[in-house]
Amino acid sequence: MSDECVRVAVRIRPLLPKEVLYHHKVCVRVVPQTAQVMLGEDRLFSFDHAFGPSASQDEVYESCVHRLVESLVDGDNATVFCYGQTGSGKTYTLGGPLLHTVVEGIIDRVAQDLFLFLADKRKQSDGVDVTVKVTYMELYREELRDLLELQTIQKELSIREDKRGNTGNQCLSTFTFFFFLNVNKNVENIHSPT
Ligand SMILES: Nc1ncnc2c1ncn2[C@@H]1O[C@H](COP(=O)(O)OP(=O)(O)OP(=O)(O)O)[C@@H](O)[C@H]1O
Repeated sequence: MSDECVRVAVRIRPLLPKEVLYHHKVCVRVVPQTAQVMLGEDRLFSFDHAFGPSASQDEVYESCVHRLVESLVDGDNATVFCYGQTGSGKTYTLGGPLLHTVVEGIIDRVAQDLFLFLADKRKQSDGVDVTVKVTYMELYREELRDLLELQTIQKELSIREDKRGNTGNQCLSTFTFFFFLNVNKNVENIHSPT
């Protein structure tokens, strides 16, 4: 894992069919073999990664996120943050079959890899208990929504910092996955939404 705390990637999405229909023009391109993008004719911007319109979900995930999941299992914290104007491709990049695209995005791949890495850890060390908790929250126009609690989606939530400096919200619904490794038996998996 590199020592840099923050890495920035840019992804240029292809024109949408309706944009092609209305003769929209592409004004930004990745400079080949670099992590730079050229805006117009002469404005060059550098990033840690630059992906053009033909980049696959897999390429984006493997270059930017895979190693973070690996280090997460080793005890590091990691955040993946998508930023961009409306329609730029944040949901597509993050999402999976339920969110827009048939090709899995970052969230699905993180979930898959996380459990694969945890299974490896369990094989390596006896007597490990692991709990994975998942919350899903949207922050939109200063309003927070619990996306796992559809009945009360508008419920007022707030983000707080606890005494130890951990930031979160205690009221969010949580999916919890428990794993038990018994030294003498095979691994048992219990999946229990709470
Ligand atoms: N890399 C891509 N390849 C093909 N289509 C893409 C790509 N990125 C985005 N799209 C398409 O572009 C459209 C807009 O993308 P998306 O909804 O992900 O944008 P967004 O940034 O999440 O927008 P908003 O902020 O409004 O929710 C969608 O139809 C999506 O399928």
